[in-house]
Amino acid sequence: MEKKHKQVVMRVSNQASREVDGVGDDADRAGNKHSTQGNNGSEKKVIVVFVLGGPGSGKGTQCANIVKNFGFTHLSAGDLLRAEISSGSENGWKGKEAINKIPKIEFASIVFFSTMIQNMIKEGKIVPSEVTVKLLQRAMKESGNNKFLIDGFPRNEENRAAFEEVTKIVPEFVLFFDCPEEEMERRLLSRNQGRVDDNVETIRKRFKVFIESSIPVIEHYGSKGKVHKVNAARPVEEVFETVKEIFSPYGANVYLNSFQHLNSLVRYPHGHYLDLRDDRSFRVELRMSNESMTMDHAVVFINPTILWPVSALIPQTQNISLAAAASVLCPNFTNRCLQTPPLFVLF
Ligand SMILES: Nc1ncnc2c1ncn2[C@@H]1O[C@H](COP(=O)(O)OP(=O)(O)O)[C@@H](O)[C@H]1O
Ligand SMILES: Nc1ccn([C@@H]2O[C@H](COP(=O)(O)OP(=O)(O)O)[C@@H](O)[C@H]2O)c(=O)n1
Repeated sequence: MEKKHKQVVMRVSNQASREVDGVGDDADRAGNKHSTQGNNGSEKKVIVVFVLGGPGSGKGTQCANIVKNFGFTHLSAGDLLRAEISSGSENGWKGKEAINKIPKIEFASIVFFSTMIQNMIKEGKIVPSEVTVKLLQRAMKESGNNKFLIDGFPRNEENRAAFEEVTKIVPEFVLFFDCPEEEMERRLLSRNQGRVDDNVETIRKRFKVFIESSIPVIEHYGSKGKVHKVNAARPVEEVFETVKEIFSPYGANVYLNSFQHLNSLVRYPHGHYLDLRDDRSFRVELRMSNESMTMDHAVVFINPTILWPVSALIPQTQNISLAAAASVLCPNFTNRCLQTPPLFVLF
């Protein structure tokens, strides 16, 4: 499977899945009728940000930074389509025994769809919305999160209308990475991810499709005052400085210098960072701000009476960031802590 970025591994608990399935009716700031429900009965608004820009403008790169800093789930339409191609071919080529287990019609449609998607990507064409919207909707449900960056979508008017029609979600805003073609072409030719479409011929076709089909979508949202245009022809860090300002109202992380501060935050929860489930449990993501740490994206259950294992794992000098999203399991650690039932849960 071709992957642009190391994906954040999501742990989807039954609880989390139920939350995203629980679509409510509260209209919100973005006009959405879509929300999720926490187990304390509070409605959680679903926030969708569409991330658009030409191929190679740096959408995926910046999304990875937004995820780390603001607790969004990154859904790349292109990555989901590529994953669908590989799962289709896995289903198709696991051998005769596996093939025989798949009903004929289903098997034919799996092979048909993955071949169709593959061919369209090779040609730089836009895959029918029916496929892409279904993949996005499924990934949103499975994530357990309520804040999404939808990268590379909607690519055309059909994508846009289908998404709004099926999900009833209106995006909070559109993040548009503006970059000259020469720069995008240079970046794509040195991306080196073995993608079938990162060759001069397909890149030019993708630029054409972007101008003809995607720019009108950006203009559509622009006319509603929903577009944040970012000059993407700058170094990654500089682009991210601008992006950070745009996202600051959406749950900037809290940086803590010691575990004591974490403790006080838990006692005095801030809406964005700590999600009060009942009087004994909280759900937050605990992440090291230092990317090189192996504890990055750990799911941690902490009992205040056994705080020492946590402080042993997290050097006091490290900054710790908290965001309202679930992530990877850290099994040894959780087993150890769960020997005593947790008073609250850092999740
Ligand atoms: N601001 C930047 N300056 C230089 N190179 C960048 C920048 N942003 C991303 N890149 C590189 O350009 C390539 C394309 O970036 P990527 O994030 O995959 O773009 P997109 O998702 O828009 O297609 C990658 O190899 C990435 O490392
Ligand atoms: N909404 C989308 C997004 C991607 N795609 C397909 O996936 C390809 C790669 O998209 P991508 O977003 O991963 O990559 P970039 O072209 O932005 O680098 C596109 O050229 C389309 O063929 C699509 O059909 N519909």
